[in-house]
Amino acid sequence: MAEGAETFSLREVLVAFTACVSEQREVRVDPYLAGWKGLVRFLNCLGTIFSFISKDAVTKIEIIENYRNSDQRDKYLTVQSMVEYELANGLVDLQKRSEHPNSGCRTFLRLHRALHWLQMFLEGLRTGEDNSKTSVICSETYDASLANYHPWIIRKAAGVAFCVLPTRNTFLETMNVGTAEEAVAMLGDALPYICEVYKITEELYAQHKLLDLP
Ligand SMILES: CCCCCCCC/C=C\CCCCCCCC(=O)N[C@@H](COP(=O)(O)O)[C@H](O)/C=C/CCCCCCCCCCCCC
Repeated sequence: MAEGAETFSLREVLVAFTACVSEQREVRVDPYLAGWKGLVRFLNCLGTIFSFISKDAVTKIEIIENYRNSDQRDKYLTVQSMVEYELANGLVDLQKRSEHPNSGCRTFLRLHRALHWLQMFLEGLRTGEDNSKTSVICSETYDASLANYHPWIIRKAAGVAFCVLPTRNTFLETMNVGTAEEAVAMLGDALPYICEVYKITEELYAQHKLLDLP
């Protein structure tokens, strides 16, 4: 594990995702991005072999952060308000990437797909045997989710990177929440919130036919 692992806290990441859903069942953008930023910090601790993944995630986080820092920041408070605003103002490329290559809707969709992988990966970690291989959990869940949207070269590079992941228990112990068992318990508490964020976003995107944005 590279230097910096001590700055990662699984608790902080999970707390961010638990704060995402509002009382109106809307998905708040700021805690969603905070959750991803925490995950990227963790990814950076795993070594430079993961840099191409963290750079892409950071690029996408920054695109949405820029909307949150713009004059239109209020329109990007929740995923619901973002979708409504961008669609109503023709700010989303629906067929082909052209005038609005980095719309909030398109960019958020990429993170949303990655959240599906995360949800399955954390569940795999939570329910895995003590010394099962994180690399296997990671590649199986990646193949069942995100890989469907990635070209061959990215899938190959990701597969190579996964090989360096430590065993499940070592991985869990680097999350700075105590023993592997304590990390598992925390994952069990937090996963329903992550699933809820995923489900609400998936329904919203399906309702507006946005699940295949180019
Ligand atoms: C709670 C602690 C344990 C979990 C630790 C997980 C740490 C994961 C941190 C970040 C995950 C990165 C999310 C990557 C977002 C990828 C978005 C995407 O799909 N981008 C592609 C499409 O974008 P456009 O071209 O359409 O703009 C892009 O082509 C991708 C490029 C990079 C490769 C992405 C591979 C993703 C593999 C995800 C597994 C991460 C491995 C983590 C190991 C624990």
